[in-house]
Amino acid sequence: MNQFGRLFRISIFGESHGPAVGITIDGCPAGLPLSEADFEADLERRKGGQQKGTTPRKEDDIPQFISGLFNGKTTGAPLTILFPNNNTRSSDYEKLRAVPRPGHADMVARQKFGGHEDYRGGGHFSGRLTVCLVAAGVVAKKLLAQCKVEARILEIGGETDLEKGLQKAIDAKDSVGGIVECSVAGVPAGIGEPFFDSVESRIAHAVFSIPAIKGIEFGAGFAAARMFGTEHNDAIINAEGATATNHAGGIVGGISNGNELRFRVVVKPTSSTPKEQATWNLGSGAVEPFSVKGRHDLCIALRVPPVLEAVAAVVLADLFLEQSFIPRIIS
Ligand SMILES: Cc1cc2nc3c(=O)[nH]c(=O)nc-3n(C[C@H](O)[C@H](O)[C@H](O)COP(=O)(O)O)c2cc1C
Ligand SMILES: C=C(O[C@@H]1CC(C(=O)O)=C[C@@H](OP(=O)(O)O)[C@H]1O)C(=O)O
Repeated sequence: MNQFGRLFRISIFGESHGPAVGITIDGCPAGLPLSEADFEADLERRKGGQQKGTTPRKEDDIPQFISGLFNGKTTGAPLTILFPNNNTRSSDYEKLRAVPRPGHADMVARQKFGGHEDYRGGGHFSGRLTVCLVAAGVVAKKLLAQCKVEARILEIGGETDLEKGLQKAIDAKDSVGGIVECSVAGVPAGIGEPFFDSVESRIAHAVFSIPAIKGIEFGAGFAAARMFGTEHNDAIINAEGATATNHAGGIVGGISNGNELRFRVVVKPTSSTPKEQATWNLGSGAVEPFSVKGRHDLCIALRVPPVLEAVAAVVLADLFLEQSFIPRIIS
């Protein structure tokens, strides 16, 4: 459903053009100091409308703390944070109602929810809800004080020169995808479980909740298929298990090995591209050309780094709590 996690359990709600989007974090330890200022940097990094290639829709994204915070500290009760939607332009979506956008969730939402779904701005499927993931990530990062979680864009439109990649989209009046890498330093050895709760499984589960993510690889990833075993193996060089290389991306047998966690994700090109495309028109009952008019990200990857960091932090906070690496009350 719309929940994720065991002990640090998040549940997201809201729609892109509804009154607000929000998140409830259940299981956050009591006594964690938290203020609006803690959220500013990451929320700012995720915001649209600040750099070329991102949606011109600007929202304040000021967190409203509804529950679970008292005298500047978490109480141990569910922490609910709201982000009002103040800059919707739903008229764009009235015209689109008859023409489900290929690559967006319009058609599957209709099939699953029988037309009752809020279709405005992609409704509950919208990337708008990633503001909530970022908020949860801020809380999780505070719990992971020993870790450094960092994500950066490696490629846009197949180019390591990011501006060149974005320009490709602008010139083609189309959208482009990208590759974003996340690393987490400071994760001790021993986190995760051998099979279903491997660190890879838990991270991948959370990562695929980010709209537009289509792939993930850990460490050497797909390149491992083209390496010899002796090339790929990370030679163990001391009694603590330190290794000379990190092709495993910090995870062996589903368990963290003390190295930096490292993974990369594929962000697809935005489905709502300005270029003309064709789709099934539900009104006329025929395939017809159409183009999306609206305020869309030309390249979603530009906005993904803080979201990727957030989901990584949420997963690790959950795993750290399972291992009792984080106390239930912070004094
Ligand atoms: C931060 C962020 C911003 C996004 N902005 C847009 C957008 O402006 N237009 C669009 O069509 N899709 C956008 N998306 C992607 C859609 O929400 C996503 O493609 C859609 O929900 C279908 O899900 P899927 O791509 O995971 O299959 C965005 C995603 C993220 C994470
Ligand atoms: C609002 C945000 O991103 C939105 C994500 C999105 C989508 O289809 O995912 C489509 C656009 O929404 P709208 O058409 O309503 O302007 C983006 O602006 C945000 O990230 O805060």
